[in-house]
Amino acid sequence: MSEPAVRCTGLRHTFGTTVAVDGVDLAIEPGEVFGLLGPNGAGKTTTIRMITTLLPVSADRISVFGLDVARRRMAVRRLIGYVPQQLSADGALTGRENVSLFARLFDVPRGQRAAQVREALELVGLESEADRPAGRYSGGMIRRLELAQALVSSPRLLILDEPTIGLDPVARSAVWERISEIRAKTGMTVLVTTHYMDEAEQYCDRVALMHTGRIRALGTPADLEAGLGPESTLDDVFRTVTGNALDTGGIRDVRAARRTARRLG
Ligand SMILES: Nc1ncnc2c1ncn2[C@@H]1O[C@H](COP(=O)(O)OP(=O)(O)OP(=O)(O)O)[C@@H](O)[C@H]1O
Repeated sequence: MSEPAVRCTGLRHTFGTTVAVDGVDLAIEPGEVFGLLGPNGAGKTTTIRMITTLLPVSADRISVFGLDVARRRMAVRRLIGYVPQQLSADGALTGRENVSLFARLFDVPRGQRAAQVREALELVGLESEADRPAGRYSGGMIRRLELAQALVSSPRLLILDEPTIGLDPVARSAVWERISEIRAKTGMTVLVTTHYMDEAEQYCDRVALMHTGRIRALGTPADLEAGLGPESTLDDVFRTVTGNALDTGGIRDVRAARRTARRLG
């Protein structure tokens, strides 16, 4: 059998006395769209920051396509494309220049750069807007530009932290449709965090429901819902396994969404 794209074993992380991640075990199969779901503060970002090598991790806790993240940091980084929650596009540069910058950062060979930049812009549907300054893009277009930045090095694993936060419903579905198309065209594995259960239900092959640093349920949305009973939604599953925890994200959710919305203009 092939190695999982990501395997976490007894993963844990503390910030002072706060236990952010508290014994996470999971395996993500190559080629799947895997959703890490939970309210603000559940531990999702901390988990992916460890997978992406941005936070320290002990040996034998995380592997990416069989490589141990603690021992093979640089090799793991070359396999990953990462779109963080904080926006990273430069409004003064055109879309194409923004993606070219990432191609240089990720050492895409000079002779292949122009073609890979064009291909990444095509994958996210921005080829006709590529030579306009990113500062004039809508919020949804900025998100798609950031996807192109992460795709330009042809990663095997694409990691997206709350890719649709702060976007309107039309822009949210446009971002998700691009993610589905990219997976279909490239066979890439996608790990995505979100607290929008309806989006995960529609677009993820499997989901892990996370709360207070732990995974409380894991499976396909359909299996998790069927386990609870007819007409159940992922929201219902989440409320059942956590005891109404979705409400705890409240004010921080709203603040985070507003902050992002302001940045997106
Ligand atoms: N740099 C930090 N210093 C101290 N505590 C932190 C830090 N980053 C996260 N935490 C705490 O760790 C816990 C998990 O946070 P984390 O950001 O991983 O959650 P999350 O599910 O990604 O939520 P969000 O969507 O708000 O980022 C929270 O209690 C949070 O306050």
